[in-house]
Amino acid sequence: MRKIIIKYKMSFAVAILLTILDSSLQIGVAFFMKFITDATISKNMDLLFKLAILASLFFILQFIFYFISRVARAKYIQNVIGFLRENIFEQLFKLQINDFHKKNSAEYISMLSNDVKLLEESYFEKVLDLVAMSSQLIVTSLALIWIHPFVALIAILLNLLPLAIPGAFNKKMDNSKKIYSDSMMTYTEKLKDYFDGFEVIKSFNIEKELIRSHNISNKRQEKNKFSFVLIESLMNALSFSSAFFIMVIVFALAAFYSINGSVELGTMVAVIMLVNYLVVPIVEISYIIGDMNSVKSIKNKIDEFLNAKEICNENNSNATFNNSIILKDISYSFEDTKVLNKINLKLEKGKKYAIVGGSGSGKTTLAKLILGYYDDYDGLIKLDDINMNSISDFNRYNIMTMIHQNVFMFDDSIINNICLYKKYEEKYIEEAINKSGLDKVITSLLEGRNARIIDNGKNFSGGEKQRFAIARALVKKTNILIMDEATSSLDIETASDIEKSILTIDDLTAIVVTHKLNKSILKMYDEIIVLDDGKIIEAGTYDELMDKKEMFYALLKMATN
Ligand SMILES: Nc1ncnc2c1ncn2[C@@H]1O[C@H](COP(=O)(O)OP(=O)(O)OP(=O)(O)O)[C@@H](O)[C@H]1O
Repeated sequence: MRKIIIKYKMSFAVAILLTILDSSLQIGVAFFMKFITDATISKNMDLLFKLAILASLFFILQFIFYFISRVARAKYIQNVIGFLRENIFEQLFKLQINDFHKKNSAEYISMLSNDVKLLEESYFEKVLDLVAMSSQLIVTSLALIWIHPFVALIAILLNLLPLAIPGAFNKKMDNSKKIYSDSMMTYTEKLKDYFDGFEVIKSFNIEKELIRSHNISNKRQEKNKFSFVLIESLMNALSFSSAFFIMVIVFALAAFYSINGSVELGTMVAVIMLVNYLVVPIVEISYIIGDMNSVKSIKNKIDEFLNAKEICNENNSNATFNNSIILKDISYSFEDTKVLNKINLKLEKGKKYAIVGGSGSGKTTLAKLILGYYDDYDGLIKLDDINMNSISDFNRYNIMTMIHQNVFMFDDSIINNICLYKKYEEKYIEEAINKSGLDKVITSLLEGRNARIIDNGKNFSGGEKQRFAIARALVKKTNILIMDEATSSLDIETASDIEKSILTIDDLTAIVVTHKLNKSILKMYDEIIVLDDGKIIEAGTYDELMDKKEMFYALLKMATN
């Protein structure tokens, strides 16, 4: 967070300077009151007239400073909050895919919205308030010392009391604000679930249950907010009443000196006003400290996230793919469950590989490991002679592309959903559109390539979306293409046509996870890898495996019967 303040040090300095000037000017009012009272008592009309003119100029100046200081402050807040959000967002995209999925995406949404808002209100704005109030406190104390050192000393000593109050509530405020922030996060998570699952909720008639669950979560959030406000109110009430107590004592002291004639009435008026200016910042400072303490854990959480170097794979590698990918004794577990066991595999450049096996045998996990989704495996994966773990994400995704079963579509034009905001030569775009079978889809649309895709492609069928995913991968022209049930939503004929056109691309290394055991397609693969319970139990060409009459043979027989 300090980094962010430093980044905008100039705008911070300007905001602080103007805030100090604005708050210091306010004490001028006390002196005007003193001089006006003195002029009234001495019936000096001339002085009264001069003071009125001076006061008008003073108030114009104060108006200008107040306005400029507010603008400078708003500008500073706009800069730091914008920069903080950009930093969090950038850091999110430095996460590896696997690390990103360790948390519910609503947690990130909550961090970018709720937590940033809490920090804006209770940290960044409060830093400026703290400076403003402290400067007002210092200037007022100096003015009081100048007017009456003894009254000033008593007032300053008594004012230490409200300042000690936030310290007593430190831990409680921090805990309750953390609980409040967590409940806001849970609420955001639930909202995301309800909206994503809208169709399921409606079609299973579970609206009532969901509304009940929503209301419980909503009430919990409000209850946690109330608990926080309760502690905050208690702290603020203590600060406020102790300030009132101080005010009364100092007024009484000033009145005593005025009655015994050792100070003039004008001075007494100035002291009363100055004590007010002293007490307000004291109370405010104790509120501000309490408020800033309350977001300490949120601030630490964001600081930790922004500084977490180990989750970022920023090494600038420059690997290329010329020979093979080698997997040596690869084992992988999700928590305590072993999903892949001692996998040894060589995938050569330009060859086509099919990964087949029963449901849950580990096909997708193997494909994701090759893609570098997970880096916490046992064994070694090498791309040519380079350890896969030392290759940056950016470098790796320039070499390989994966097409998943579920396709995400952006709210944008068809062409932007194919090229994904990059520039490609027209002939490559045309080729990708044709090979993926998207040409028929595009020509059927009035606006062609410029037709708009809305709400994650709800105006397209599952099969059409898969064609988009294939076109995206083809236009990117990476050396390695990994497909995970990428044609599962397409009819057999279209799926076969697309798969055939991919399997005939010469230089492409294709690794295809498939359930569709189609003889004519399977014959096109250089090697079929059969997985069972996380182990490779056989591998070879279609003919070799059929001759062996083992697992692959059995799977094929089952699929064709
Ligand atoms: N993110 C995950 N967390 C925990 N377990 C997982 C995760 N992903 C997969 N698994 C488990 O790992 C095992 C292998 O899953 P995987 O998706 O690799 O199998 P698969 O052969 O591709 O299955 P299918 O053909 O049904 O898609 C399964 O038992 C699955 O439950």
